[in-house]
Amino acid sequence: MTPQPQPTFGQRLRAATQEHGPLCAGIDPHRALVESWGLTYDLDGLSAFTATCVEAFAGHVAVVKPQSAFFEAFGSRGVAVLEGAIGQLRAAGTLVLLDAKRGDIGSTMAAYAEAYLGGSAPAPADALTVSPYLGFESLRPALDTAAAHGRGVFVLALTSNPEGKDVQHARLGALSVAETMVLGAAAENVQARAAGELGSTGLVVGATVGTAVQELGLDLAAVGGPLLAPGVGAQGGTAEDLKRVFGDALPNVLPASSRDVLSAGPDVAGLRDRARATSDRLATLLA
Ligand SMILES: O=c1ccn([C@@H]2O[C@H](COP(=O)(O)O)[C@@H](O)[C@H]2O)c(=O)[nH]1
Repeated sequence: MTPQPQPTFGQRLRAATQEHGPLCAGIDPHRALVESWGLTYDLDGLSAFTATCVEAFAGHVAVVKPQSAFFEAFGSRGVAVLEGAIGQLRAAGTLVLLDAKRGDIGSTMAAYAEAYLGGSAPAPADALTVSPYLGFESLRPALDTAAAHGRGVFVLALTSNPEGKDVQHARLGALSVAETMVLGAAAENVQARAAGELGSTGLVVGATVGTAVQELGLDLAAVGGPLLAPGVGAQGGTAEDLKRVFGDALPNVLPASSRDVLSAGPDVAGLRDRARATSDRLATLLA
């Protein structure tokens, strides 16, 4: 029997959002959130918080995005909690996008690529956020390793924080830094686009960036990959903002929300209901 090619991340993401709606639910165990759930801000509290999120989201949302920083804050035992959650979510068929924003010179980037996206990664996620500020091509090991293993990367392009524009709006000759990322991601997705599929190289464009996409003349629809839109909820971004920011690229948008959804815990059913309601509301408005 001829072996079937493994599905790409873009294909798996498209299928997941068609089944569960567009929401990417974040797991960000902020101290204030953990304590508001009646837990102690220590390893036990981190474990309980994460277990509740996994129970609420696994099999119920398209994508879960754990924020690595909150687990790294507890050292190797915190990272073990993160690895356990990644394994449980993926075993339930839920896509995991690890938000670790890795980026370094090529040879070190190769080590990051192996650590998070490679065949022998200890707890490989389905996709990883990466930082391109050492140059788009410095990401090559991550782009190639992800592609080889049916995984994805999300490249920071226009981040949701107000300071991001100092770097991202700057021009390199005729191009803004953000446009360099748009063109770089689009080039990675050429084959998928030709096949009429979603590519596996995505961008991060915050829901809070206002009119930046239009001012910089970015053609986000041409990226042909998923567009992670953090900033929905706690940072003030709304579904209406998504419409304004993304225009005709809306079908590829993956809106991300962490604190706004997590504030519905610690009850598993309450948390799941908030995630579902958020996803349903976004699906209606993005349609
Ligand atoms: O531009 C960016 C890139 C990543 N993030 C991350 O998303 C979540 C947002 O959490 P909320 O609680 O929904 O504000 C967090 O992990 C950020 O590191 C972002 O906000 N903006």
